[in-house]
Formats: sequence, structure tokens, C-alpha cells
Amino acid sequence: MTVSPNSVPALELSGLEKSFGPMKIIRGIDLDIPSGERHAVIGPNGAGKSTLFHLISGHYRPSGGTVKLHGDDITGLQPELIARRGLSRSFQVTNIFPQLSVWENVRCATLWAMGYKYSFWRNVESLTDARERTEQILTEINMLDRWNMPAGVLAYAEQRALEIGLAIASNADTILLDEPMAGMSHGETEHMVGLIRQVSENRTLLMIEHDMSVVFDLADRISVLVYGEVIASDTPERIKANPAVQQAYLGTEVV
Ligand SMILES: Nc1ncnc2c1ncn2[C@@H]1O[C@H](COP(=O)(O)OP(=O)(O)OP(=O)(O)O)[C@@H](O)[C@H]1O
Repeated sequence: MTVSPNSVPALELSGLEKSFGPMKIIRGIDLDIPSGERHAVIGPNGAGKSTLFHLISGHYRPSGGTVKLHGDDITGLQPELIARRGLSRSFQVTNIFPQLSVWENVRCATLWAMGYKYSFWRNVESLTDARERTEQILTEINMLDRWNMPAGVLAYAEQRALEIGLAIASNADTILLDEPMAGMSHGETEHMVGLIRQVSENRTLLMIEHDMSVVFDLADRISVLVYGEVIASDTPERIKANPAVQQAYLGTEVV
């Protein structure tokens, strides 16, 4: 990662808050994520990690504070508009079209990113730029050999990899991944770590992950969320040594 100290952060959260009725779930989060950083958000169950992602991606409207993407205020914008500005998100639940082939899934995202409007009379096969881009994405996620398979019959880990393909096909330079390793075997996790490392090479990554070995392996910086507040945001080494973090994890060592 190369980060110029004066450059505008990819993501900038200021005083971010979210309440559901009387319940304050996110309590004033300030966080800058520089362009190109791989950043992990960790914290106990119910700390507010997914809610925080919903606020950044536009699926929830904040009760207070702002979200900036490359310096532009995107607070409260619809998710589609935020995606158009280059922020893409994958969900804990898989988000693909199971009946469509791997190729068609990626091409849908590619066509959307290229601004092609949905039209019955257009022969999408003839769109060379969309075809090339689709091939490029499939190569990037190592799934070119699966191009013709219906997405619904892929192994679970492959479906999660395809989701990452859909996220990058939208031309996003900032990617939010919500528990990308959930439900994976050790071998699948290792493969996914490699894939995430590869696709985040020239992008900013914000990731929620419970697997601490993955977090400490992948992240440049880690933020620890407890009861809706960031109690520490630092390098993996300093997070590991941070007494407040150890306390939050019930006095145990983080890894
Ligand atoms: N739409 C909602 N309405 C009311 N409460 C909600 C809503 N969404 C989340 N919450 C509450 O907000 C709190 C934080 O939930 P959230 O899912 O953000 O936590 P999390 O850190 O992602 O948890 P986990 O690690 O278990 O996925 C929880 O107490 C949850 O019940």
C-alpha cells in the first residue's frame, strides 16, 4: 500500500450515528480510511458492524454525522447512486442470480457499470467492450474455466468468489466485504484470502471478519467496534497489544 499523507481519504466517517427508536446502535464514529488501505472492522456480536456497513453503503440513513467518499459527501444517498460513485458492497448472504451462468452474472454487472440500458432489442453478445471486460473480471477472480456453469450449482466458496467478481465488475475502487470467509473450510479460506489480496491490490478494502487469523494476515489497519463505538483503530500489531481491545474480547488474547 502506498498512501500519500495529504491525499483525501477514500472513506471519511465523521460523527456517524444510528439509532433505532431509543436504541443508539452507532455512537459517533470518526474514521478515515486512506485510498489503497485494507481495513478490517472487528468487534463482538451485536457491536454494530453490519449497521455501520449499511450506513456507508446507503442501505440505512444515518441519524447523525456524515460519510464522504473521496471527499464527496454521500450521506443518505441511495445505494445505487453510491455504487455509481465507486463503492461496492457484498453481503453476508449470497447475492448472485443462481439460474444465470457465471458469465451472464458478471456481464450483467459489467453492462450496468458501462451504462448500457436494459433493452430487449440489443444483442448483448455483440458488445465487444462488455465481453472483454467480463473476461477480464473472470480472469481476475480465477473463474474463467467456470464461465458456462449456472451460478446456482457452484460450490459455496465459488459463489462467494463470484460475488467479489460482481463487486469489482461495477468498477468500484472501494469495496466493502461483509464476512467473506463465513462458512468456509480452512482450504477455502486460504484461497479466498489470496483472492481478496489480489482484487484489493489497487483498491480500498473495508471488511468485516470474525476470523482473526485472516484479519491479522490481510489488514493494514484494524478498527475495533464495541457497543457502536470505535475503541481502537491501529495496525494489527498495536491492536493485538491494546489492553482495551483485550478487555473487549473478555480478557482473552485477540489471536
Ligand atoms: N433494523 C434494526 N432495527 C432494530 N435494531 C437493529 C436493526 N438492525 C440492527 N439492530 C440492532 O443493532 C445491534 C447491532 O447489530 P449489527 O447487526 O450491526 O451487529 P454486528 O456487530 O454486525 O453483529 P454480528 O457480528 O453478530 O453480525 C444489534 O443489537 C441489533 O439487534
